[in-house]
Amino acid sequence: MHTASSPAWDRIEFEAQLRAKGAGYHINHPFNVKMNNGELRPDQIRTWVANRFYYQISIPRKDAAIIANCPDRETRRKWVERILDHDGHNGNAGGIEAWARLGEAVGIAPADLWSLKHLAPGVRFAVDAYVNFARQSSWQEAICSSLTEMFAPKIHKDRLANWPQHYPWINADGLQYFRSRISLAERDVEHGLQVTLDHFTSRAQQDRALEILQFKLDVLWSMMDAIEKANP
Ligand SMILES: O=C(O)c1cc(C(=O)O)c2c(n1)C(=O)C(=O)c1cc(C(=O)O)[nH]c1-2
Repeated sequence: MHTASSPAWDRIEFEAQLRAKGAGYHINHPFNVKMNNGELRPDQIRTWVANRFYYQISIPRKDAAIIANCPDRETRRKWVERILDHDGHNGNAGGIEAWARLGEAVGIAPADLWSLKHLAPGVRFAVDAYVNFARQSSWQEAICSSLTEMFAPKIHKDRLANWPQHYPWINADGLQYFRSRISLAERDVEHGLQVTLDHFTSRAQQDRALEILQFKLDVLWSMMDAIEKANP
């Protein structure tokens, strides 16, 4: 244990501490490991896709809450791109539509997906906790909570590499969402990390940033728990 007067980490060490939290990412959740190993039934894949849809449609509301709390025009100008990425703009259908196409590729009718009839209560609670955190926290803390995206490119790449062989019944066109997110996540993380490294400078603040990242890891982990339990 350290004391309140422990010296601050420099930026390189602080970033390394943030990245080390990747050990608790939902990529290591037993349900995700099964998904990645081709061990899920089609109806279990559908349960995951239908439930994760609630995360997808909530992310722009989370990002709008960050913008609402942010007095810095430069940050807002960059952050608004995230909303457009998911909601679509200028002929780009956006991430939510791409997820709906994944839904169709796994056999979920669009009306069923959009109705949220398959949404498990634990997933709703976890996602709502993330949106509420962004509403109630400073914009820097909310931005810090988005940094699980540091670990997302790997999880998307795993799906692209493994699903075609494990789940040949899923039309490969449905995987476009995962493909599109890799470069977007890398861009998002670059900005989110800059804000976090700039804002959390004392050791006490850096410890707080690690706690915030753990909260977000817990959101994603709880979603997996609830999805697994919804359709064992
Ligand atoms: O498929 C995944 O495992 C996964 C995880 C995460 C994440 O780590 O929060 C995001 C995404 N995907 C994603 O597609 C996405 O657009 C996204 C936005 C955010 C965020 O916190 O702002 N996380 C994530």
